[in-house]
Amino acid sequence: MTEPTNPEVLRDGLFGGARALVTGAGTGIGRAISLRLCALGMSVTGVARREAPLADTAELAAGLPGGFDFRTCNVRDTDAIEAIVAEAGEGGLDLLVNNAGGQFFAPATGISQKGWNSVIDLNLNAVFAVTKAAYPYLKARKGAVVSISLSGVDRGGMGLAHSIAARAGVLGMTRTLALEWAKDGIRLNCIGPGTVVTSGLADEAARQLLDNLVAATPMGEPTPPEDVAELVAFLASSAGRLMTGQLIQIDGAAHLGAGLHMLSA
Ligand SMILES: CCCCC/C=C/C(=O)SCCNC(=O)CCNC(=O)[C@H](O)C(C)(C)COP(=O)(O)OP(=O)(O)OC[C@H]1O[C@@H](n2cnc3c(N)ncnc32)[C@H](O)[C@@H]1OP(=O)(O)O
Ligand SMILES: NC(=O)C1=CN([C@@H]2O[C@H](COP(=O)(O)OP(=O)(O)OC[C@H]3O[C@@H](n4cnc5c(N)ncnc54)[C@H](OP(=O)(O)O)[C@@H]3O)[C@@H](O)[C@H]2O)C=CC1
Repeated sequence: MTEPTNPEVLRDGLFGGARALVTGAGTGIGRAISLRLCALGMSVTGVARREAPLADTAELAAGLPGGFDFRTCNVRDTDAIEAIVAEAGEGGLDLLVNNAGGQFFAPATGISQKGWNSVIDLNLNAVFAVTKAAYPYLKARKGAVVSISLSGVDRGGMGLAHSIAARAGVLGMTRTLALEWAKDGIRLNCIGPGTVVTSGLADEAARQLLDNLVAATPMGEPTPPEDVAELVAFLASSAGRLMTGQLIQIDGAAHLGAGLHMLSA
């Protein structure tokens, strides 16, 4: 198969009447997830720090069967994000997508304590705060949580000690809450994308690193954000009703091969 294929396989109207909260919905993967959920009929509340990208997502969502509204917030501000989760949750919550995240590439010896704490706060502590705040609302609707992680989270990654530690923490949290909240009908899973070409990555990584990441992927191609979005929707759907506590890597076998984990910036 040489041509890119359309990953959209789920049926129109799948999520009519359902509601989601997506963090990091202003750009990249979070925007793709939000737009796909809206296309499938979900009402989505998006969160990010900057208003302009969120407004662009809202414009792109206009006319889709679901709806997109947004709140600006730093997910590291626990009080603020808990208030937003409560506000969104009062209207009903079927799906939480923990997508906001990121890091800088540096060897462990180049990561200051403040830098470590920043990445742990963003990629682990905020995810716990949001997920815990969402619990009563998810319980009321037997909802689902999908947390966006990294390919190779279970094997390490050069220059990513802080981020891998945080995402491994989220994976452990996901597996534990999958057990604790199974009785409530809440399912939690992680998705590990490979290299996704987004503005976030382009800003951060040298072009050479991006090329190297793709070249180190056994299937030889990056992961389109739309593929991640379809997987999120699948996991939220009744087709995923017995899937919980899992890490699903959508990375062209990057996690199996010589791998992204050996590359440094
Ligand atoms: C293995 C699969 C492939 C992986 C591909 C992954 C791709 C992506 O995830 S793309 C995601 C999209 N975007 C990003 O990752 C960028 C997001 N990054 C950030 O938002 C920030 O870097 C941050 C949240 C991680 C830190 O933000 P903040 O707390 O505002 O940072 P400060 O500027 O206040 O700095 C705090 C602390 O961190 C040190 N630091 C920052 N950058 C670096 C760096 N490049 N190298 C070393 N240290 C860095 C900074 O110096 C501060 O520490 P002190 O110097 O001790 O004060
Ligand atoms: N791109 C890639 O190759 C891969 C990415 N990932 C992960 O996928 C997720 C999305 O990445 P990607 O789409 O590439 O990144 P982008 O940088 O394109 O998007 C990140 C989104 O999160 C928001 N965000 C970042 N920090 C915060 C914060 N503190 N509070 C609230 N919102 C925040 C950003 O908006 P704003 O700046 O306005 O706050 C933006 O909407 C991240 O967790 C990333 O690490 C995983 C594997 C590979």
